Amino acid sequence: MEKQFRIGLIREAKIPQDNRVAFTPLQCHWIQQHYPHVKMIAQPSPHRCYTDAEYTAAGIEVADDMEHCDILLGIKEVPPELLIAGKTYLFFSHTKKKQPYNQQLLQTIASKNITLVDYECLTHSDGQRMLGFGFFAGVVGAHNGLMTYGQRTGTFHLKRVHACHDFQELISHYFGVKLPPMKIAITGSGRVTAGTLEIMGLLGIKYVTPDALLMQDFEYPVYTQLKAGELYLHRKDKTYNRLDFHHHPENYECRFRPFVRAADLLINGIYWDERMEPLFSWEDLKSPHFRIQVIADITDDASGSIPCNLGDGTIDAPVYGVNRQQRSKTAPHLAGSVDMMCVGNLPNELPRDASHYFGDQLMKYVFDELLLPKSELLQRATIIKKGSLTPVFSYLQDYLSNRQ
Ligand SMILES: NC(=O)c1ccc[n+]([C@@H]2O[C@H](COP(=O)([O-])OP(=O)(O)OC[C@H]3O[C@@H](n4cnc5c(N)ncnc54)[C@H](O)[C@@H]3O)[C@@H](O)[C@H]2O)c1
Repeated sequence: MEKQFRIGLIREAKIPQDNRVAFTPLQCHWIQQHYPHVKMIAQPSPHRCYTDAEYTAAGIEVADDMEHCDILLGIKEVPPELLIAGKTYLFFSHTKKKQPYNQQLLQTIASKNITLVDYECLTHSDGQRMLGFGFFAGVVGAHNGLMTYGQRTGTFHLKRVHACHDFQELISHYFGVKLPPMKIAITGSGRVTAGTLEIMGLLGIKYVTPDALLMQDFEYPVYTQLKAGELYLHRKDKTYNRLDFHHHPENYECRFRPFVRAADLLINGIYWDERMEPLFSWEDLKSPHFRIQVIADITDDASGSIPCNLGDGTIDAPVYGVNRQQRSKTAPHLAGSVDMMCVGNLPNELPRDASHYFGDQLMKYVFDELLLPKSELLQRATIIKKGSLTPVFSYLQDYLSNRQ
């Protein structure tokens, strides 16, 4: 008889506890049906968006003990004291950039002879990431941006995403919502932007070209999308080359400036690197011609692509104002201030759908590899194997041994 392969869904324990999970109850059920030698086990959790009872109802064992699992799947960093020695874990470790706050985590992983595969490092051969929660960050971020614009102008009302059971309920909430004429600039081209564009479609907001958004007025709400090639041009020859831009963004100038005078709402979802020129400056904010009233900064780096991102809001209080002259935080919706919607964990407002989407990607691209005795894909994403750094991640040696 084939050996049973046991996959554990661990309880999220990092504070504040995350409500997402790698596989939903129905996905676990599907796996057990299609892979009879695989058994899924969910560690009980009071915070997970799918309840223990939902796992049990789907025929999935709910058990505290994860010792007997071959592989453990989480979402966020596992608190070091909870790591089980010798196990193989998959989660977002946030260690590959030597993040100081996770140094002890990586050290514990090494000292406990653990194998760590980082979701973030699972990539297609062209370098594109396989897994991420960006799509639902885009959905929630765009919704929150519009909601804030409605609150600020008093022209329409959208309810909170987290008050909806799931995405389906959010969609039905859009029926009958009438938006005023408004011009929306959307930046980016990745998963976040795909989610943002989904909301534009669901609310019937019309696409117009970047030039049309700059030059024309409309009697109905419109948006335009600015991808990197439209936003950044080489300083010397005014061209855009994707690879060169990714390697040397400092050589490119940003072309967003005219849009600060044309758009009412900016939804920012670009990839950001410190070497890149921000979309606009504090000087632009001071100008009486600065038209943008609300910025949903989904990219969300403090003082990053959006200079007036003064740090994160929370799901409970996602919006703050920034006084355009004094560069200081204010209450939302004040004259003279721009409203900022900057939240770092947007997908947590729609955790059931975000988890489902994540599990879908995991199933499509990674699951079969987990069952192989050797997988090149997993090898490339393995930061630590049985306690030792793998060659790809050997640059983390000083971080691991405290020598930096
Ligand atoms: N606020 C939140 O809750 C939240 C959640 C998820 C993602 N995000 C952020 O949103 C941003 C976009 O995320 P995403 O999921 O759309 O990313 P993605 O990986 O799906 O897409 C990134 C896009 O940037 C391009 N890109 C890749 N490497 C690049 C480089 N070195 N320089 C310039 N461009 C590059 C890619 O071609 C792709 O089109 C990221 O900064 C991410 O951290 C925020």
